[in-house]
Amino acid sequence: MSTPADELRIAETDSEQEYVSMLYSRLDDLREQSSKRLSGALRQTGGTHQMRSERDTSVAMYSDQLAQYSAVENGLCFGRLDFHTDDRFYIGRIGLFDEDKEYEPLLMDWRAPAARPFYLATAAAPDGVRRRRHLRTKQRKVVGFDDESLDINSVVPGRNEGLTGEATLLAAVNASRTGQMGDIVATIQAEQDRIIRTELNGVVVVQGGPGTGKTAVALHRAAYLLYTHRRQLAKRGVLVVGPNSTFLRYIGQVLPSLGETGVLLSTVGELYPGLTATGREPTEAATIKGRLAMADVVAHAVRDRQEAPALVEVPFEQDVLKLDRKAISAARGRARRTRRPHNEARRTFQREVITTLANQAVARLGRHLLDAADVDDIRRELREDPKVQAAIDRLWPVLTPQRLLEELYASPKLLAKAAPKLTPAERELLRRAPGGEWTPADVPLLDEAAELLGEDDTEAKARAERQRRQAVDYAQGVLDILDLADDADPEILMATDLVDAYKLAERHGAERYETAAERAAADRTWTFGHVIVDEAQELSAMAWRTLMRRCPSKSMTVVGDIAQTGDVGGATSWSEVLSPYVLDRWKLTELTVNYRTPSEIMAVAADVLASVDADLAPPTSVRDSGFEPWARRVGSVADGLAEVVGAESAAIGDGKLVVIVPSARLAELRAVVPGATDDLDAQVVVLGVTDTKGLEFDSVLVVEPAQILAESPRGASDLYVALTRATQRLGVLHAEELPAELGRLATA
Ligand SMILES: Nc1ncnc2c1ncn2[C@@H]1O[C@H](COP(=O)(O)OP(=O)(O)OP(=O)(O)O)[C@@H](O)[C@H]1O
Repeated sequence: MSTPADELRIAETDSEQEYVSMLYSRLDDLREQSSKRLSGALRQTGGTHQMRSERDTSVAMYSDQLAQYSAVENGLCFGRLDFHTDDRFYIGRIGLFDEDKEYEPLLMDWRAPAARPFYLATAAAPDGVRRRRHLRTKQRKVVGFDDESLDINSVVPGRNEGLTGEATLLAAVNASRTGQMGDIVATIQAEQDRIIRTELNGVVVVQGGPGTGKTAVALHRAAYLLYTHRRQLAKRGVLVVGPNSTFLRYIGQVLPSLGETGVLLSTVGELYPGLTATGREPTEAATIKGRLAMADVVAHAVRDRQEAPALVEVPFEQDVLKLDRKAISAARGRARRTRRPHNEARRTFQREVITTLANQAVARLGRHLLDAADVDDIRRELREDPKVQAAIDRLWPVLTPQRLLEELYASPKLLAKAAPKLTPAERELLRRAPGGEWTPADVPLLDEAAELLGEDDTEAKARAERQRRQAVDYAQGVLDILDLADDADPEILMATDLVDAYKLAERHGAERYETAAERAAADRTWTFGHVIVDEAQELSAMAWRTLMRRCPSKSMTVVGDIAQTGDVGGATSWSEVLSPYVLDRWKLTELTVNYRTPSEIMAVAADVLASVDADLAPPTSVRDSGFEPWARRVGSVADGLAEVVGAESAAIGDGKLVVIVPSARLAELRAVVPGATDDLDAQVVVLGVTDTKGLEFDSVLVVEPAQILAESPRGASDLYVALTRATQRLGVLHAEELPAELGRLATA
């Protein structure tokens, strides 16, 4: 039997449904308008260059609008604020307005200043708010709501006193994981909101323990900045840098679900257009390549290619012309003094050499017999002579970054000359035969070399034109699909079809290039309006140099946790990383609450953290799971693993399980887990510890922690990362002795 309270709730839900349905019909109207406008723009053909360029701008704009309207379909409206004044606002993913009523707001964009009380208002500081309501929706249906009264008398003191929308928050953090990170727009907490809305300029460091929402905050900050500084940032784009491609796939859906597509997600290894740096190399080699001193090595390597041998003989017609060291050094000095990059300064070098050779030729022929035109002819012939060109190529070759590094790595002689400060053993680690694969640690060195060598931009210009055409083709594809769907049910139109168009384009390898971020991906010299670096503690000094070059304005958000640094070349303090670029002009912000890992697991992880550094404080868990983490000793982990995985995956139902293993044993242990892969969509994933950075799973099984500890000088940080990936359950399987730091685990 339903109580009056139940009936009231049903009536309230119905009334919310009415409002939410109205919002969706407004969204549908907007979609239709944009699609008509896009169609109109695409039908315009020919015209002047300016008209074509205006058409392209309109096409890009309407395509973007359509993509945004589709992206916000799920969870369009998620909240409501009731004020003491009887005013009421609905809060959602984008702003919607009533055109018939002087653009009165129907839905407030979560990023608008007026929406802030939804995240910040508390009973102690209600900011005029009487009640905060969180709406739960499934597709277009309202399935429930949670209310919070911001009345000072209703506060119950306790662990979670400071949380906003506690019921909705706990439901979100307890939900099963899907293998893809979701947005947190409905439940952003006050300490997170303050960071998200920090001003655009300057470097903001977000330091926080595992699960404190650093990644979530970084991505929502990108969406906030694009909304608030749209004109400035849409032009230059925003770059989000992550540690590896698994992580980028994991976070890839968050910004589109917030209606933002103009952001480039990349690893540092992907920042060099036209090159795939997927090669592997020993950690020691990558660590050497990451040192700042490598900038000098690359500079040295470039100068070493500007040779000045004792004598070069150049056969020319019936004669042999001579370039001695003095003449070569003089030409080289002139070219270097231009301070232009190597390939550009070559013109000066060439001119000087030709002048020296022409003077010799003229002197031998008899200067008095030649007029100015004859001398010009001699210069031209010298310039065009293959033997002269070969001599200049030897003395000052045209170099690509790839050629420079490849030849450097291949030659012990060149390496010894360019890197005198490295030990012979370190230089040996850099050795590589030509044609070897590029590794992520090579990318900052290639970038450095590209700066010093200078580039030929013809290819870049041709690429820009190809991209412009692709943008138009993409939009045409979208339109075709919309036209096809004209007679389909309007309720289910557009959203899915647009997503299909995108996927279709991807499948055919045709990329969309209409946003600044996408253009930026193809241009090494592109500079971004804002750069967000996630898991920033892992970056090497050389990687920082590359990133700083991409962001001359130094408008950056740097997100990470010094306690989780696993890379030997990574950071041990933020000031050490940043001071070479911005001195002490950066702002530290901190996150302190762990939304991912329940308190039972965090207690175990805290013991490991204490072994990393006794002064580091673990974040406070927002909840308990009621589940005790355990450890089980077996004769051989390879023999015992399949059974434990079977039991654990049965226990978590639809959830996700990760088996985290010592990196050296990845192939061996992955082979013994039936159906295991590294695909995050799978139910059971087996990963080496470094690949789990930034990810999370319902259940975590850590295998052989003693080996994880021993595998790297930062083994304790790696183990800390592994333990804190869990949202619900943790188990440890070991054959070797259990490390003392894990003594708290119950034996199973
Ligand atoms: N305000 C919030 N509301 C709901 N969920 C949240 C909130 N903040 C964080 N979370 C969730 O907590 C989990 C951890 O967040 P996130 O991955 O951003 O943490 P992190 O600090 O980057 O962790 P790590 O350093 O371990 O990579 C995610 O599932 C995220 O969605």
